[in-house]
Amino acid sequence: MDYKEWRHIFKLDPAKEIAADALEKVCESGTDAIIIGGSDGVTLDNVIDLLMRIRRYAVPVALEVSTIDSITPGFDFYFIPSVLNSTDTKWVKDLHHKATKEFGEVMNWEEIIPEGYCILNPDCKAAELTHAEPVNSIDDIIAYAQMVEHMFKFPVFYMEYSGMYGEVQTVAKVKSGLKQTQLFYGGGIKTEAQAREMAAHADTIIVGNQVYDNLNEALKTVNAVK
Ligand SMILES: CC(C)=CCC/C(C)=C/CC/C(C)=C/CC/C(C)=C/CC/C(C)=C/CC/C(C)=C/CC/C(C)=C/COP(=O)(O)OP(=O)(O)O
Ligand SMILES: O=P(O)(O)OC[C@@H](O)CO
Ligand SMILES: [Mg+2]
Repeated sequence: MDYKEWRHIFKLDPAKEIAADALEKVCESGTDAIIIGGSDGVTLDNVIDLLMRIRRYAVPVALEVSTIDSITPGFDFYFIPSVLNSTDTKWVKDLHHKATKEFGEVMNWEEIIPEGYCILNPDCKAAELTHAEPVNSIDDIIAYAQMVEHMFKFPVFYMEYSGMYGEVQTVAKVKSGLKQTQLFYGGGIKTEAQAREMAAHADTIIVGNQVYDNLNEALKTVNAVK
């Protein structure tokens, strides 16, 4: 149940439809966990609806918080992105301050996992939403990862290539500089071979869109960490 042991995660978008039989296959795929998250169209209703459907299965489920209004009890963990290459402090710490003020009394800090996010696909929706500035060199990414580990001391550094398959050598270099902080890799994984390639370096891989684009191929990505 400890997220530190998770090697493979499916990220489900509450704004997208998923049929009951497809959801069953995802939940019983052998993945370590499911994250509910997305960058637009996330509402309290669609988050609760998906959470309730997933809770019929034994798989752990976490919320990756993207709006304050969609925070609800009932998850095993809450992943809280802080977008380090955002040029707007709203996405780095302001919403976090507002949410902590609002939920402070009921927050169980053991369940709240800060993620140092580095958005590496400049064309993805999350980059547009958070006004992320392009990160042009490996040294810049490594510097963010080192800040997360040694200055912010967040437990997770997330290389977010959402929608685009990233640079495996870059992931390897970032990983080689991390000791405590867990490296999440997400973006563009469509095949078992790609999942295996990234899982050889990242501590945890996240598969999102392929669940909706080609479920059978998505399910095979679980084999990469077995
Ligand atoms: C009992 C109870 C209710 C307890 C709750 C305790 C709790 C969780 C309190 C909240 C604590 C807190 C500090 C919350 C932070 C609030 C917040 C809104 C922070 C901002 C987070 C943030 C930076 C969001 C930006 C968007 C982002 C980076 C989303 C990540 C997901 C992502 C990239 C998905 C991929 O996008 P997708 O939509 O799939 O894109 P495509 O369609 O192109 O595929
Ligand atoms: O949807 P994909 O491209 O698989 O990316 C997964 C995840 O990192 C998105 O937040
Ligand atoms: Mg998506």
